[in-house]
Amino acid sequence: MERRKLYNVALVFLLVVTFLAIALQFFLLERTLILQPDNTDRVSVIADESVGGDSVAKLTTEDDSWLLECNIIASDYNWPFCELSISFFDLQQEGANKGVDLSYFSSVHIKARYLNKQHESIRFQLRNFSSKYSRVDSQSTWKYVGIEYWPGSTEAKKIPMRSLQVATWWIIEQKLAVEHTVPEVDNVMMLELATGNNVKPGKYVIELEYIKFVGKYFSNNQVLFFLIVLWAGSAVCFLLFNLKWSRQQLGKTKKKAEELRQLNQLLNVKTKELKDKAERDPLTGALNRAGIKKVFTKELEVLSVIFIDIDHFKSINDKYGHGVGDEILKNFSETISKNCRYTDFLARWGGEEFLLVCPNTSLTDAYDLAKALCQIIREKSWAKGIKLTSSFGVAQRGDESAWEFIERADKALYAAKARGRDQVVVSGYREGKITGR
Ligand SMILES: Nc1nc2c(ncn2[C@@H]2O[C@H](COP(=O)(O)OP(=O)(O)OP(=O)(O)O)[C@@H](O)[C@H]2O)c(=O)[nH]1
Repeated sequence: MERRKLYNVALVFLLVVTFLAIALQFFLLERTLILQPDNTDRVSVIADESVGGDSVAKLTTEDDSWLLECNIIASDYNWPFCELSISFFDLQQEGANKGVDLSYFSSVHIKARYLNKQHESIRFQLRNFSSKYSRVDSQSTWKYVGIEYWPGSTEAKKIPMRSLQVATWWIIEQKLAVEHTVPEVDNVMMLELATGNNVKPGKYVIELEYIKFVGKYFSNNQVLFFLIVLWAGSAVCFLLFNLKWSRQQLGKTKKKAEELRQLNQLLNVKTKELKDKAERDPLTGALNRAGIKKVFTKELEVLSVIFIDIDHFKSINDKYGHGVGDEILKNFSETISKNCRYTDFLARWGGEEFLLVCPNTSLTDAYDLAKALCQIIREKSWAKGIKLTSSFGVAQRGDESAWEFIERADKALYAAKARGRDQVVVSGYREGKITGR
């Protein structure tokens, strides 16, 4: 799939998941825990007689409700009460300190009322166990988290879980460390519904239909955490994917750059070859006229040239054929090149005529070089044992054009031919006048 399309699909997917998660969190995914006679067994009743008082209580079940009948009797015990309690723990089982986690619930709905009284309060409390401050064998160490409320109408009372408080008397009694005084309901061992704190002596009947805890499957923080992880994880995936893609692109670019570099190199070679072809004589490899031209454009204070022409070359061609003639021309060019300086330039001027251009060379030095070359050519044994001689015309550039200068050297060469060949003739030049040698 195309990269941009993939990003768009991923973005749409993330947005859909986000909206779905938020919608589910706020409008669906509610969970409840209902405690009522037909689904709750471990219900018991106690009164203050268990702690030295005289009050008595009785529990019956009628028309799907619990009826707590209570006779509060004044005694030496200061806090008389009757209480219905539902246990969530089982002391016989392993892990007797395991209750229920009610921290997921945001509210509790209690449908309870006094049948024979109007303005009496009810205490609702959860007993949370924590190994930090509780002991299994002492229920008085189980944290009291609750609220006292007035049932009022016959409707169920909705109590937000966050309004439950830890009983102050219990904190004082337990000498609880400050860090443990916050309400906790993550391990509730017991739930209690009892008469109010200031209940007066008399008979009370409390009808309890149900206690319903309502909450979300996931807390808002959990959903937020999930969304953060989802987006952050996607961002990391996106970055990694992008990094991999960039590396691939870089690899491709490098490969292309290398191909271009090689192509460029090839083109340079070809260009050089073409330039060489344009500027060099194909038979001897010496420069041609076009090739030697640029040497004359350089600003040189001292410049000399030597015209060289093989003597009676026609007769070699006639006698041995053009193939041998060509071979001798090649060999002749090589011999001149080998015996001059590497800074000198050799050009084939035409036929069997060569021009040796010597930068920074005085007329005397050029003359000496021409003499030496003349001797080398004469003494060398050429193909088929042929003996060669050659004629030289030497000139040093004066205040004149390149053409005039070359022509002077050419004339000197013809003078050498005219004087009997196999010799060097220098073209003298003084203040615009040509002087022979
Ligand atoms: N084999 C061969 N011969 C060439 C080439 N270019 C020119 N020649 C021959 O060189 C000869 C030059 O002859 P001429 O100009 O009469 O000069 P020459 O015989 O050397 O006599 P002088 O220069 O007067 O000593 C001609 O026969 C040309 O055909 C070449 O590339 N290959």
